[in-house]
Amino acid sequence: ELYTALADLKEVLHTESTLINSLDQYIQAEHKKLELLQKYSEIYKQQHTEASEDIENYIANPINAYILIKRLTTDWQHVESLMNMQLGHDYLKNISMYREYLKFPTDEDLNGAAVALTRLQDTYNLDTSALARGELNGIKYSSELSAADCFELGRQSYNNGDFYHTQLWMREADSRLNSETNKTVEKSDILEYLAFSTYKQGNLPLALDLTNKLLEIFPAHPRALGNKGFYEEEMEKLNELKIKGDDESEDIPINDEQMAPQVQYPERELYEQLCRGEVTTDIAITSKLKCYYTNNNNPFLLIAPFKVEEAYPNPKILIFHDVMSDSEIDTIKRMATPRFKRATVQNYKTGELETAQYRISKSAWLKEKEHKHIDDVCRRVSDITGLTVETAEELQVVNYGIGGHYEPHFDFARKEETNAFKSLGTGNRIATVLFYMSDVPQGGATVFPNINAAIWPKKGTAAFWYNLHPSGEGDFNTRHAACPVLAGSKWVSNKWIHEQGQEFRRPCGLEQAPPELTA
Ligand SMILES: O=C(O)CCC(=O)C(=O)O
Ligand SMILES: [Fe+2]
Repeated sequence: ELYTALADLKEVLHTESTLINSLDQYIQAEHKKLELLQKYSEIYKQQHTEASEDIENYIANPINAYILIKRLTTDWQHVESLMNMQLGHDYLKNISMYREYLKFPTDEDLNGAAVALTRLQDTYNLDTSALARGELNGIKYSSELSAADCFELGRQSYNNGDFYHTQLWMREADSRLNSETNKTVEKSDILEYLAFSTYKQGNLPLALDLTNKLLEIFPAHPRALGNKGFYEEEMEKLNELKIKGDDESEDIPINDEQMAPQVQYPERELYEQLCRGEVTTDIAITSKLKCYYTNNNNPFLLIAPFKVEEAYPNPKILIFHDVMSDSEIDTIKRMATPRFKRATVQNYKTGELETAQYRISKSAWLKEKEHKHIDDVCRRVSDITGLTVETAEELQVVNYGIGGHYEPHFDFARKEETNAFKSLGTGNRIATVLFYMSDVPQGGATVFPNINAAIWPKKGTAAFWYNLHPSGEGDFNTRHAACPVLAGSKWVSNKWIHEQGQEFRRPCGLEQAPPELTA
């Protein structure tokens, strides 16, 4: 699962350079072999021409007779064995050896990367052609996609049963193919996928039209012939219904090919708008927010107080600036990278940890005692929040890869999730401190869809909020999500603070408002 974190993709580049070397060496070896064969061929031609000039005399000479026979026996065997030499084998053997210790992406990675691209396309309303030109939101980042690259994206979508994106990418493949001089894919292959996905999306006449185009190229294409018959029958049925004057036939959905996939739930729409920055916190709310310095009544912090920015009033979300240094960040990244595992989520019923499409990132846990920098950071969490970190979870380090994201969720356990955090025995996650360990050039905001709030990552800052009301009840307005990363690599770390031990730091009760972090 290399696609889930950018840290792992670096190793894939190393694998690629090894492969390029092997390929070059193999090509050189093949060249040498062909040069040798070329030499043999020239010698043969020269001697043959000589013989042909005076055949009678040539073969009458016993030496010539001997040479001719030798040429076509031992010498020729040499030629044949050269022709038969499978140089590729040795190089392939080397490559399969590399597979044991170099990182190779799998088909699953390819599918994951394709799904991630289509997710970005949806979340950020990206135009398919612009994406194919290597542009993200108007900024050109990467090389262009060939018709074959687009075709592969369509094929991956097709295999996932996602016919909407199959159509988009097959169309793009077709339009790219038209301007390619060295064609990278067959038009008929594109048409086949395009026709079937168009049918699946409910546009029968267009599906038939595309199948007819395919038959113009390959009149005997067996699947196309079968499908044509099927589509025509279906069309006839539709027409009969229409003739009968059946009103319902008018409602048969013929989807516009550009129609977006069904919005699964309204929260999703809002989540995506927040990610795109189209929806922002109401000005009536933001105008009352302040920035200030605080030492949290901690005498040790008098000299270097924290810079605090209020991001939202209720639930109170605070942003602390410059609370993690570059060298601390380097240490944390370095220690986490070799331990990265695909991030898991807790199964709501069983309490078991499992991977899910809605959370795509790699994460690792670091203990305070492992390095002074980690200890310092955890102590700072206590200074920032005024809460004890004795009962907190270890520091969770997260790296998001291409399109990496975490859909809307709560950090705290709901009442029905009786198994969550049981083994820790320190109660629920009372508060979250989320450190941003990188800037993110595009995308990757942390958004709160219930309250229209968004926090944009800034290296060295940390966001802090209480997940629980003072009563211990979960605050449902803390529901939040990590938007897909559109460009760059996003690094964060979470420190989840638990209830136990906070009794005198944040007294519980039914009415009390959260203690203010005093200015
Ligand atoms: O990465 C982010 O912006 C948020 C991460 C998050 O919510 C989590 O890990 O629980
Ligand atoms: Fe979270």
